[in-house]
Amino acid sequence: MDILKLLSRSTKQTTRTRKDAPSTKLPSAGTSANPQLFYDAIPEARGKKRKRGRETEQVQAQDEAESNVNFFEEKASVSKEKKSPAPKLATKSESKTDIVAELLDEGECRQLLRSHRLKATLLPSNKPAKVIKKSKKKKKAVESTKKEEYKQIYPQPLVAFKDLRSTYGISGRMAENLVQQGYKIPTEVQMGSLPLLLRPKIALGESINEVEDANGEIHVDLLAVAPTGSGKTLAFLIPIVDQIMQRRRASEAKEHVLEAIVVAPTKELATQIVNEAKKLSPGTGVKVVGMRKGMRITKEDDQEQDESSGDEGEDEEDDDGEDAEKPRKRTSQPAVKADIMVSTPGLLFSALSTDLAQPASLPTTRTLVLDEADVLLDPLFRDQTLGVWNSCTNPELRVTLWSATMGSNIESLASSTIQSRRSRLDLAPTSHIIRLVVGLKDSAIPNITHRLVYAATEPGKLIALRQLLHPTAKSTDATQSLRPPFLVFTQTIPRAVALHSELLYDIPSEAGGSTRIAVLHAELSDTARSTIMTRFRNGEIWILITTDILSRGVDFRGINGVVNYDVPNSGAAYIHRVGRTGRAGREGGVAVTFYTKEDIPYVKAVANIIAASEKAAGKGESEAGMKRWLLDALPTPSKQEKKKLKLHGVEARRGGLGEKNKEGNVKGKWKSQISTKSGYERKLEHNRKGAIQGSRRRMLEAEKEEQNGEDSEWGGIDE
Ligand SMILES: Nc1ncnc2c1ncn2[C@@H]1O[C@H](COP(=O)(O)OP(=O)(O)OP(=O)(O)O)[C@@H](O)[C@H]1O
Repeated sequence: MDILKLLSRSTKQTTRTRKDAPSTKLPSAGTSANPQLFYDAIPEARGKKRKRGRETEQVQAQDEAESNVNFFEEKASVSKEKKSPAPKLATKSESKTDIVAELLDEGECRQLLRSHRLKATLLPSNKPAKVIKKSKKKKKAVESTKKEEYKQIYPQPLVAFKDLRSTYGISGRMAENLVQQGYKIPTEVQMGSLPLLLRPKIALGESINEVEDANGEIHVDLLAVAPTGSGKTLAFLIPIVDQIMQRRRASEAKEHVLEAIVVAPTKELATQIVNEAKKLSPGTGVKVVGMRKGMRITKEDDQEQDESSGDEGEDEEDDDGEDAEKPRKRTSQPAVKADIMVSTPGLLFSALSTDLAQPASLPTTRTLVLDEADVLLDPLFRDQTLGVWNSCTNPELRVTLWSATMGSNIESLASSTIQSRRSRLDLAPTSHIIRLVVGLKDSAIPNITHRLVYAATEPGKLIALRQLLHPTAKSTDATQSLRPPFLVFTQTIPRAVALHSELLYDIPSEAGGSTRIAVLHAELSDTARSTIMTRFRNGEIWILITTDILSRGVDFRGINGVVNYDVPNSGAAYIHRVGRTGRAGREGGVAVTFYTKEDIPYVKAVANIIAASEKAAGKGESEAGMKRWLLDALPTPSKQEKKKLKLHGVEARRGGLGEKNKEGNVKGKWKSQISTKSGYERKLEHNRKGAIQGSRRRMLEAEKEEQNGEDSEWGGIDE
């Protein structure tokens, strides 16, 4: 079997959980009526009438949410058009005990959780996670111990946002803000996590043997794995704002105390989280700040600053000889007053460690959120993230970890860090670690179309991308073309830059020309990055070429597609990149992945993810877009190859333009260069240039010789 022939038959598939959705609908057309990805029918219980009231509520909310808006439209304007009456808000005097909890029985909880493909598991919290040994004999015994320690539980799910107020007691003000933002139906991850984080005691009921703290509360640390674009940000922000308001109410204190820290891997994501938190907190008195270079955050510094009050902006003088030797940069400005701080791990950790022998502690921080936790705990960011985590010394610290992908190694690391921190601080084991998984763990969203396209060579990819931009055949099928706005991912910064210059003039000037296309990468200044982000969000930029810097967390609501110009470095990278489209249940997003001959050894991970996503969406063998023959034909990379790929990307594209040989020359440069010209054309051009240069050189040499000859004649005249 000729593998190249087989591979050149590109695959095309459409996966959708909702059959009623029209295929031509695009994400840029507006919000989805229902942000949920999974809602399997609940079977009628035999001999028992089902309570339908709660489901009807969801359907009503869905009807209200139906609207047609344009790409990148703000959610607030949706709510303006079809604003439903605000929920009856409680007065300030209402206490937690006035709230009448409306709870489901265990059977109903099970059914609802299953129908939304939500699985909650109680992890072993007091013993270190067991490592499964490779020895065959021991394996069975260890595995059975493991099973005993992991317990599936059925906590109360959140059926409608209004229950946040009526059952889980969030403030009236925050409930109003949620209505203002147009949130009506909770997504699966919000259904599963909000009750657990807001009122664990109510949510868990009889599910676990409660270990209460002195205040009669129980604590939950959460590991949430939910699809991209499924609303994880809101799921971790609501409990934070609620917690801060509760504390304020209880202590009647008005000052801002750094109560919550959210860590995210990129500046773009951190800024986005700050904006989301700001939308949630008007009128609540909660202050959210995005960490910037040079900001001071610790109390110790604050005190130093208070002592020198009035000297703001001036360097402090220190009498202590020892201390005087240390640079005291952080004291040049006051510690920032905030309730919630959002930061990248590096920025926060260096703010905690600057000029100190060991990182400063954060005793007031009660919630630590790791967004995109798997990448934050990856070796790249691990030390900084754990450094921040270990600085949080409050005994009541609750840690929540969120991502669309989370390997078992990350889960073990998170559990052991929670446990070791507890034993280090000598804390009583009052906390439960719960893992919440939505849908199939580590899979791509089912509501988008995946295309895996064999482009054979580098120039082939450029031609294929241009075909997506300017389809020749008239077609309304979204899989034949790609309507802007869309994102294009490359493996390296030089490749992103090169692709940008290649495509710069592909958009006609009548449509905005080169202003419609931009490149964003880590080597640009912060200002340039944020300007590009704003212009893309506003719809001024249509095609944004980037690296994996934008692959995680960033929410462009109405983008129609993602192009993996270069194959992603891992299955997880594919899931996150393609998850930039199809956000909040939007239909019609397209994910196109080009691969060349060099990529064949690595493309199986992507093919498997597409197949799994399709299966989860309920596609049978006959409807399958990812064909069996392709899966069988693709080679399976070894563990070592996978590791190498994850760390360095495809070898041929390393360093941007090709692999360097021992002499430092770029080997196979042309093979991986981004250009429409074929290798043959480039060779001809090279030969032509060489011939021209050669003839110039020869002419110069001839002239020189002639001159020398003339000189020699002249030599005679000199006498
Ligand atoms: N209940 C909801 N109803 C409608 N839209 C929602 C709801 N919850 C969140 N959204 C919207 O869904 C979009 C995606 O949310 P968010 O960015 O939090 O996703 P995420 O799960 O963090 O994705 P990723 O894994 O890519 O980081 C946002 O535009 C958000 O406003």
